[in-house]
Amino acid sequence: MSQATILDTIVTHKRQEIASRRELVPTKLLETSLYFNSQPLSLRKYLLREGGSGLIAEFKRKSPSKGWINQYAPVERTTLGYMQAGAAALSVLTDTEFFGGKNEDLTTARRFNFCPILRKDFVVDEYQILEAKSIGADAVLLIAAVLTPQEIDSLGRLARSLGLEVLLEVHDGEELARSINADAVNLIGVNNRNLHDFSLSLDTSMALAEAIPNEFVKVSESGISTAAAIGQLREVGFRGFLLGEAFMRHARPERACAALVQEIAALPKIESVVA
Ligand SMILES: O=C(O)c1ccccc1NCC(=O)[C@H](O)[C@H](O)COP(=O)(O)O
Repeated sequence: MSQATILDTIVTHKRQEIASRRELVPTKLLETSLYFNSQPLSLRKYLLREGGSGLIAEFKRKSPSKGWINQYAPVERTTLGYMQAGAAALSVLTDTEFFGGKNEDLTTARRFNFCPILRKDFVVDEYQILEAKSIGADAVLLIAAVLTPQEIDSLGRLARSLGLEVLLEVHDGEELARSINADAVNLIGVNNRNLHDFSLSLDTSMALAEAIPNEFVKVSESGISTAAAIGQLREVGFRGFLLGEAFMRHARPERACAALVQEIAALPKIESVVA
């Protein structure tokens, strides 16, 4: 039997949270949101833009592996700064208990930005997909480690039916093989963080790159901090790079993002690899 990870703890808490949230804000109410009928932006397209950075810049106050990273960065200034710096897209953590985020962070980012926004949370229930749409997200994350293939299929199809794009996150080849589903997922992310000991290794992405079919946009997640690493990941086919801590550990995260975008611009040009 596989050992429990931090994800199991997060998901147990998440299920309780969803039950009380559903009572407070029923599905019918979510559907009355201004954002519910709006047309989302395509994360895929923004990541594949010619000459773009491919960066998904994350707003992340704290994490299970690092504790508080940046408790006081304002959402408006940081996310607007990320976008002005040249990030292709934003990721906003909406989990409160473990990451210090909230839904309002995403809605605030939505009001100030016109690039795609990934709602970063731990989705285990259809309610959260409807909620993501209602707060102004363009894409959602599904984590293979906590979902069955059937759950990925139904959650992903629901998200797609609402116009949201779906980033499926995997940690290894076994998760990838059992979860891959072109009807429910548009992008595949490889998380470089080992959830048993929180160690980080880009080798995880390097090892899985070839196994991900080219119809999916490939995203490398976690532990990335340099243009050199992004150059290597690009060479094996990654077109999206999700960075949180490397920016958020600075007092002005958006300035760290701007510096990295400049370095990425000096990397060799890339060809499209998406079918
Ligand atoms: O960041 C953590 O400690 C963490 C622990 C358990 C589950 C998820 C976790 N992080 C979520 C993420 O996927 C990252 O925030 C994202 O990939 C950015 O990572 P980084 O650039 O290393 O902050």
